[in-house]
Amino acid sequence: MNVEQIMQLLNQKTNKNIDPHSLITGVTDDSRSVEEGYVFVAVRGYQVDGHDFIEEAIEKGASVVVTEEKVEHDGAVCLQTENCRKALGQIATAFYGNPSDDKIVIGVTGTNGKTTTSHMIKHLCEKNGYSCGMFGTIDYMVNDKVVPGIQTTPSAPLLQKLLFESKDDVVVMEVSSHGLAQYRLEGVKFDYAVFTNLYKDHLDYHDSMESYFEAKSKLFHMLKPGGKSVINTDDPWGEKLAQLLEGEGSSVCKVGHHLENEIILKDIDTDDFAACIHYGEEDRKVTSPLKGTHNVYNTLEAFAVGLQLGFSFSDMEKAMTSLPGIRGRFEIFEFENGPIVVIDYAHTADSIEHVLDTARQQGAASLTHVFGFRGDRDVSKRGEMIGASAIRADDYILTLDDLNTATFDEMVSTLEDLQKEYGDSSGRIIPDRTLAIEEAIVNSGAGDWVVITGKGHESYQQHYHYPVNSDKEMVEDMKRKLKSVKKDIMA
Ligand SMILES: CC(=O)N[C@H]1[C@@H](OP(=O)(O)OP(=O)(O)OC[C@H]2O[C@@H](n3ccc(=O)[nH]c3=O)[C@H](O)[C@@H]2O)O[C@H](CO)[C@@H](O)[C@@H]1O[C@H](C)C(=O)N[C@@H](C)C(=O)N[C@H](CCC(=O)O)C(=O)O
Ligand SMILES: Nc1ncnc2c1ncn2[C@@H]1O[C@H](COP(=O)(O)OP(=O)(O)OP(=O)(O)O)[C@@H](O)[C@H]1O
Repeated sequence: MNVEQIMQLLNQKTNKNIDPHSLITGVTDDSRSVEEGYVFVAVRGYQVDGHDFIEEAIEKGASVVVTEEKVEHDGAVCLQTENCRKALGQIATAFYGNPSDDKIVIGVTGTNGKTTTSHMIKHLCEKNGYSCGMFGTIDYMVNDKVVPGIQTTPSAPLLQKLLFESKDDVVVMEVSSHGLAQYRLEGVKFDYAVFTNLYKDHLDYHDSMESYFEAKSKLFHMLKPGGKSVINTDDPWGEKLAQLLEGEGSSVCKVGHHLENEIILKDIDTDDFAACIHYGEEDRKVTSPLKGTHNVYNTLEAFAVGLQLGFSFSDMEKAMTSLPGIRGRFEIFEFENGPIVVIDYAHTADSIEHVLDTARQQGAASLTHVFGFRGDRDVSKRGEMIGASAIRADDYILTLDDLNTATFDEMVSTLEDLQKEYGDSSGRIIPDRTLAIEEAIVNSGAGDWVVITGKGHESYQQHYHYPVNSDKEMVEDMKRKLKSVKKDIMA
């Protein structure tokens, strides 16, 4: 790519005496990663303004800077545009040669279920002979290798680079509302776009559910010609989205109870989490490889994508039986003569409801729930999360999650206030997460369940009483300890 092509892309001219054919070597919005010959795009952020780093970027060798305000500099070609985040996506897409054109690209969006559904789609693709990359919350997988990432949806330059490097037949990506709102997906064209559900979350970022919905719905307007949406119409926002898209003449595969749907969900058997569905001319049974009615929906949407790709029901049913568990998604640990412990990534009221209901459906005699809230993150959902827990669990322990910029004392006092306002007598506060988990497990016996939510697969951000790095390490440590105590008693 050369300077002239960038100017054409942004519809810009320059009077400067430059060589329009001089080659661009990279594109970034971060002055710290600029190298000789790069395009630096100045993004106005929530913390700082990228325009303040133009000088630094040029010193490091940027040959083009793209800005939202008029900038003159002898050291680089300065191009002005209306929206730098959008321009960043456009330039990155062109720099890497529109890589989404060369493969089957599947985007999965919604408040909950993106990671789970994406893993299921990847598994179905692989069992049907396709290689499949995946970008999401847990990690990015490209050509069967793990690439570390910090965001569910990578920045536009990284996303386009990963697509370019991927030799996979299919790439399935989780699409976050932040990613859509910030144009990280600008230039990506999707073959299939999947909608799971929309619940109260991220309202610290989006002003209202309507604007959260609008951000999510952008994905369904980024389809390739002939592309198709897969939508859960049992979710009211999903139903609204399907109506909107059909009104625009877009092709939609609807999944849910409505009788006109392509995949009609007739019933869910909560003993084995199997859906009785009607598809084509036939009734069929689709069993979720993961527990929970929410996972039945994830399974059905993954099947719906598989059907669009031409996979047969019987192949998919067989494939699902070998789905490996997904880290931190209803991950089960059984204690010998002790409780069943579940680690789950639930961090909204609805997902807490689903996870606790699933534990009950599995026959939990007594149910203890351990959870907390992230510092700085959406505070509007916290009361409902406590309410959901108080109704369903026999007892709940409020504890710390990531503090982010909140202090320990601030978060403890927040927990106290929340408990007073929304909690009941079955709840208490144990700030140290490892001590809270220990307390829940030692006070539970055979047949009881302990559900720990919020962190899922993630590592701890701060240190706790026990020197472990995650809920999983803590639970496994407890398993070892309780086993050795039992051995000592028996000796
Ligand atoms: C809240 C949010 O979305 N923040 C994103 C936003 O950050 P920001 O606006 O605060 O950026 P900033 O720090 O002010 O910097 C502004 C610009 O100056 C540049 N800069 C900054 C410093 C410097 O020395 N030089 C320089 O050039 C930065 O590279 C940036 O382009 O723009 C940045 C650059 O595009 C993103 O990296 C950053 O994502 C941060 C890491 C993040 O954590 N985002 C989360 C909330 C997020 O996106 N989460 C969703 C998943 C949500 C979910 O479903 O759970 C995700 O897709 O991961
Ligand atoms: N279809 C669903 N409906 C409601 N809750 C769900 C659904 N699928 C999963 N969950 C709950 O949400 C949690 C997160 O699931 P998953 O990671 O698949 O979603 P996600 O959309 O990727 O979440 P995030 O955006 O936070 O990474 C699960 O651990 C489970 O508690």
